[in-house]
This record gives sequence, C-alpha cells and structure tokens, in this order.
Amino acid sequence: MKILNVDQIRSLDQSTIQHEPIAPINLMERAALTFVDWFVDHFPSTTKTKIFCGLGNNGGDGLAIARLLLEREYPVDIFVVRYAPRESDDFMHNHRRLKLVTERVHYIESTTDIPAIRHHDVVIDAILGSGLSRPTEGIVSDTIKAINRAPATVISVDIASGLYTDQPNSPTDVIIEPDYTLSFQLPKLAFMLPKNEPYVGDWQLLDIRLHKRFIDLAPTPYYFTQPDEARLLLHKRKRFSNKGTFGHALLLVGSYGKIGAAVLAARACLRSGVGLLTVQVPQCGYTILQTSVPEAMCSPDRHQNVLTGTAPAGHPGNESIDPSDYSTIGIGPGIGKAPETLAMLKGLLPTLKKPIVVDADALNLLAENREALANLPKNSILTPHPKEFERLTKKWNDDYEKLTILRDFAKKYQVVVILKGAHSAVATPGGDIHFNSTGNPGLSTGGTGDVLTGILTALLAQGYDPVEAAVLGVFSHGLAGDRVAQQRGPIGMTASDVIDALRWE
Ligand SMILES: NC(=O)C1=CN([C@@H]2O[C@H](COP(=O)(O)OP(=O)(O)OC[C@H]3O[C@@H](n4cnc5c(N)ncnc54)[C@H](O)[C@@H]3O)[C@@H](O)[C@H]2O)[C@@H](O)CC1
Ligand SMILES: Nc1ncnc2c1ncn2[C@@H]1O[C@H](COP(=O)(O)OP(=O)(O)O)[C@@H](O)[C@H]1O
Ligand SMILES: [K+]
Repeated sequence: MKILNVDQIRSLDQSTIQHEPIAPINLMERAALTFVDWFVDHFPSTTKTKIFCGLGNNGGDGLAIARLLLEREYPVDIFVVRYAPRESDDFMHNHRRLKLVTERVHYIESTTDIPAIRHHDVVIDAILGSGLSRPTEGIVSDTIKAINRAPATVISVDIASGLYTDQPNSPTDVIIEPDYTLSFQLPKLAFMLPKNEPYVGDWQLLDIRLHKRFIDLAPTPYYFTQPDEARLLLHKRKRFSNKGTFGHALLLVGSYGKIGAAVLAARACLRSGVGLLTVQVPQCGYTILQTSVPEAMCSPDRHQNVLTGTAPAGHPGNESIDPSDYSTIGIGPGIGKAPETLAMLKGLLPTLKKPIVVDADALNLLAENREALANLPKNSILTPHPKEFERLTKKWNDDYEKLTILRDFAKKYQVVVILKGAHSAVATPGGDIHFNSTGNPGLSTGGTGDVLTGILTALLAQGYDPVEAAVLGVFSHGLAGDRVAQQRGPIGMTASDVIDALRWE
C-alpha cells in the first residue's frame, strides 16, 4: 500500500470527484458514513459524544458525522471552533443541514466557551485535518489543550488536529493526543514515526473508495506492507525439491557469553526454510550449538580454547571456511568487538560476491571502521536498530531527517537497510522505504533481532531478492510476534517464542 504526501492526497480527492464522478459533498458524506459505521461498532448509542469541528473539510466531516450519529440517537453535542471568518463550502453545506435537525450546535470563540469534558464522554476531534498549514494557536490550541487535559476517550478524524501529515512538528506545537485515529484510505507518513506516537494513538484506515487508478499511478518512495502484498512475495515449494534447492547458509555468530545469540539465529534460520545451515561459533560454543540445534552443522573456530584462558575473546574466524561454498552469510549476532573479530570481518568482506546479512556488532565494527562499508557486497541487508544506525551515520534532529539519512545511506552503499523498531523501515538501494505493518512492543526483548538475522539469512539462501527478503522477513517476524502476543500477551514474550510462532504460508 502506498503512502502519499499531502499534495497527492488533495489531488486524489479531486481525481475521485472527477472520475467516479461524485460531488464533493457526497464524498464527504461517504467518509462520514464509514467513520460512523466504525463508531457504532465500538461505542453504544448511550455514549455522550462531543464533536469538535474546525471550519475546513475536516470540520465538515465532523458536522456530517454529528448528523449521522444523531440519526442513530446518540446524545451528541457539537462545538464549532470559530478561529477564522471563512468556512469551506462543504462545511457550510453540512452546517446548514445539521442546524435543521438539532439545536445542540455551540460555538467556541473564547476559552469560556470550551465545555467541561467528563470521564465517560467520547470526544471526536474534527478541528483540523490534512489541510494544516501552520502551528495551531489562540482558541484552536486552547481547545486542543482542554481536550488533552480531559479524561475522555478521544478519536481523531483523519489525523490529529495540529499534526502535520508529512513534515516535522516543532516540540512546542499544540496537538491533539488521541486514543484512536481513523484515517481515510491511506496511512499518513506521520503515523510511521516514533516521535508522533502520542499524536496518533491506535490508528486504523477507513476505506472510502478513493480513485484506485490515481493511487496506482502516483509516484512515492513510501510504502506500508499489507498482508496480501507480503504473501505474494512468498516462494512456493516445488514437489520435487530437495535440501539443495533451498540453499546452504553460513552464520558467523556468537562469542564467549553470547552463544545464545548464535542458537537463536540458527534456530530461526532453520525455521525459515533454509536447505542446509552451517554455523561458525568460537570453540566455546561448539557443544552448546550441537546440543541445542542438532539440525545445524557446526564449524567451531579452533583458535579459541576458553579452558586454557589463552583464547582470543572474540570471533577470529575459521580459516577452513570458504565463503564461496555458501549461498549467503549472516554475520553479527553476539560476535562482540574484539580486535580479532574486526580483523575477520575486514578480511571477509572483500572476498564476498553475493549479498549477505549484517547485524549487531558487525554493524558496530563497521561504524568504527567506516572505510570497510565500501566493501559490503551490493544488495546486502543491514539490520541496525536506531542506536546502531546512528553510530553508522550521524545524529538526526527529527524523524523526517532520519528518513532522509536512511534513504541516502541505502543509495550510497547500494544496500538494503532495515531500521528496526515499531514499523521497521526497509530502505532499498533505489531509495524507497517500506514500513512494516506487523509487530508489537512484546518484541522489545533481547534476542528478537538475532531471530530476524536468522530469518533474513534463510531467505537470501533460498534465492529471494534482497528487497523482497527484507520486506517479507520483517513482516513474518512481526507477525510471529503478534501471534505470541495474541496467545499469551506481549509482556514476557521471548525470542524463542517468536521462532516457534514463525509460519510461512
Ligand atoms: N476533499 C475531500 O474530498 C475529502 C476531504 N476530507 C477531509 O478533508 C480534510 C482536509 O480538508 P481541508 O483541506 O479543508 O483541511 P482542514 O480541514 O485541515 O482545514 C484547512 C483550513 O484550515 C486552515 N488552517 C491550516 N492550519 C491552520 C491552523 N493551524 N490554525 C487554523 N487554521 C488553519 C487552512 O488555511 C484551511 O483554511 C481531510 O483531513 C479530511 O478530513 C474527507 O471528507 C474525505 C474527502
Ligand atoms: N515496539 C516494537 N514494536 C514492533 N517491533 C519491535 C518493537 N520493539 C522491537 N521490535 C522488533 O524487535 C527486534 C529487536 O531487535 P534488536 O533491537 O536488534 O534486539 P536484539 O539485539 O536484542 O536481538 C527488531 O526486529 C524490532 O523491529
Ligand atoms: K482531526
């Protein structure tokens, strides 16, 4: 699914009006009806509802919603925030229609007009929508502050009033903090960004049947992965396949005290369909790995003997291993940053000809030795969390600047970068970003990133295109986390639970 910018959203509305064709006021009515359908599913008709409307089309939506809820006998009060002398045409039309059916339209011109909002009230925020062009001020921001202070449930129509759709807000901006945002047709870029969490709440899309062909043709670098899109990426298995069909992956993982990372990555790799797996761990991990992951072959690094105490602390690499014997390599989880590990990484990269997966301390080592980044095989997948990405690049002032840095980095090094977190962002070498739609805060626990590395390594080994592997991999990883959360709640989820919940169908 595409994410369009605010100018494109405006053109999309116009295109729908022209091509369907449909009168603007009827499109607004359709939007209001879809909102009301959701509302009646979630709140009983006894719900005391206060609808705050601005003077543009978002306010027009609010007025239409008010009329439709009154028809369904909800106790509704309407508050129009009169911050300017002019209203939009569709606002005025809906205002006239509403006045014919209710007396309960109130006007807010000064703070004394702002009503008390009580605990069981539900507030619908239709003050400002995607037409926001400057920070809120005066009576608009006073009303927003009053709504934010109130103990009521708040639902924003399309987008929280005061939140920009696709540009940064300043930290001093006054913005509605909703419990829900019900947004029309397509997600807004603002919903993908961590700093906006308080201004988005639980967001959902309402399908108002905007012009599909316009959306199909609209150019954008931003996408939001839908379940059917992810499923289409999945390779079907042929009846006469054998383990050789699905690649031989090599994982370079683990160090003393971090063999668990190796076990998790290996188990996830096997659960993601790899044909054969070899895991290279330091000598100290040999027995652990062979016992806990019997399906994997283990190639212990013989430099290391923890019993004598003379062993190197890190992951110096096993000279008997030839990278060209493997379909791909996953490197990083638990390897540490010892000098011999750095030497291994620096020696390995120039010898590689196929894309690999780079995670965790391999990324931190690259951050400290940025000249080695140029040796990454093209189309490799890097999986930094935000702190690792900052080490690889620089500090950003806001989430939008972070997206620019992310796209530039992926383009410069011709790699796929998965910036992990809620709505993990997959940046492609072509400069696009695919935001993930699965996952939950239960995944914020040690080891889930190692699981992702195992998944991605398995997908590359099976011959998936690296961008498709990244999009499908983060989607399936998040979905596994969602299955676990559904069964036992997000708190207490472990990385092993996520592996067990992986399903490829
Ligand atoms: N055009 C359409 O066909 C549809 C539009 N829809 C609704 O229309 C909304 C967009 O409507 P508009 O473009 O009228 O935008 P808004 O309703 O956000 O209002 C924009 C108006 O407010 C003013 N304004 C901007 N920032 C302000 C601020 N900080 N303080 C005070 N005034 C400010 C602008 O100058 C403009 O006059 C969407 O969010 C959605 O809710 C929906 O009805 C779906 C269909
Ligand atoms: N709040 C969240 N919502 C969705 N996914 C999350 C959230 N927190 C973490 N994750 C996911 O969990 C994984 C954590 O990876 P990482 O930070 O590398 O952990 P570790 O290094 O312990 O394995 C990533 O895939 C990330 O996207
Ligand atoms: K709004």
